[in-house]
Amino acid sequence: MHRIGVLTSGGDAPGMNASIRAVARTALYHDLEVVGIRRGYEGLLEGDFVPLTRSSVGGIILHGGTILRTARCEAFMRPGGINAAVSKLKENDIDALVVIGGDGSFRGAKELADRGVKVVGIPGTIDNDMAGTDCTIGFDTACNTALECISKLRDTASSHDRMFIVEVMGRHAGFLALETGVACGAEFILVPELPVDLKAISDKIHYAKQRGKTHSLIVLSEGVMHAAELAEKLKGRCDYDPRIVVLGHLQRGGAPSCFDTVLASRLGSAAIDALIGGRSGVMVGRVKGEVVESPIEIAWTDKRTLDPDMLRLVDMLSI
Ligand SMILES: Nc1ncnc2c1ncn2[C@@H]1O[C@H](COP(=O)(O)OP(=O)(O)O)[C@@H](O)[C@H]1O
Ligand SMILES: O=P(O)(O)OC[C@H]1O[C@](O)(COP(=O)(O)O)[C@@H](O)[C@@H]1O
Ligand SMILES: [Mg+2]
Repeated sequence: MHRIGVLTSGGDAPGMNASIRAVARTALYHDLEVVGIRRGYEGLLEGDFVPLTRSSVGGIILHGGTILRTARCEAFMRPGGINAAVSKLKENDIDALVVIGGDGSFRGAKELADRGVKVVGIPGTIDNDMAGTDCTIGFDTACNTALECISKLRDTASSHDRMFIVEVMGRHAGFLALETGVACGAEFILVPELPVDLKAISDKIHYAKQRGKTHSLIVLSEGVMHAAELAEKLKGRCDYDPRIVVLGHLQRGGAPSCFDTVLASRLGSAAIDALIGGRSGVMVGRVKGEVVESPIEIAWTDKRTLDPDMLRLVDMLSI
């Protein structure tokens, strides 16, 4: 093995650049050549490659986004596309590939591994919806970004005696909503994993008002419904005229937190260690503080569940 490719795929996540840097620098340290593949699987199919050197990954460690850019690639979802990607790697003498991305990107990586390509996955998504790691790269930063925004909303909510419904990302998973909801002291956190009980929400808001609480905050995961829809459903059921805020792609940007930068650096380096050690079809992750390797498919075959203690905490602390 002398030439390694690295790409970022799916939604960008803060920390991806730190991860690219760690992959490149660790590989270069071991005298391996590194090729950056732009725009994920799309760029792989098009041969959109750029050599990565010690200096070309300099100064990026604390930058949000991804210098390699990213994409969602329809063509790669079909066997023809995957086979074409295998040929492209061979034609360009790329002996192994590091895929930085979420569960979808890992499914693609597994397809390549099944066709004999040496592949290692690094979990990078703000959704934290992957097993094999306690935290995906970008999750911590996205939570902090959401928290910063919600803290501003709290000021105006309390000044105006208002209810705010804040919609956060997370696709089909409620991890982002639960973490930020607990951190901002939301009255309610609505996640796709649990049914929505409109009566319980309106009753709780009603009793809170009776006890003198003058504002209310609901953190809603996008996988449940749109904030506007929830606001419509709650109108007439409670004594507020709810205001809605959709945080959207704001949560994906910005400089990575210290936690994400360290995580990305450790996992980037571990991915190269795995390849040098002859392992393929694996993902690297951080479990209970330790860097571990697992079969890549664990990311979606094992189901992550929301921590019931966190859910209880929301109920208990928001009385
Ligand atoms: N089942 C699959 N087989 C092959 N490639 C896939 C598969 N699922 C996703 N991909 C590839 O990975 C890309 C990113 O996946 P996506 O789910 O959008 O983001 P993420 O990797 O962040 O979860 C897709 O656009 C597609 O190119
Ligand atoms: O940027 P897009 O294509 O609108 O995608 C939005 C989705 O991407 C995410 O931000 C990240 O998801 P992935 O990591 O799976 O790509 C989701 O939370 C959100 O639902
Ligand atoms: Mg995903």
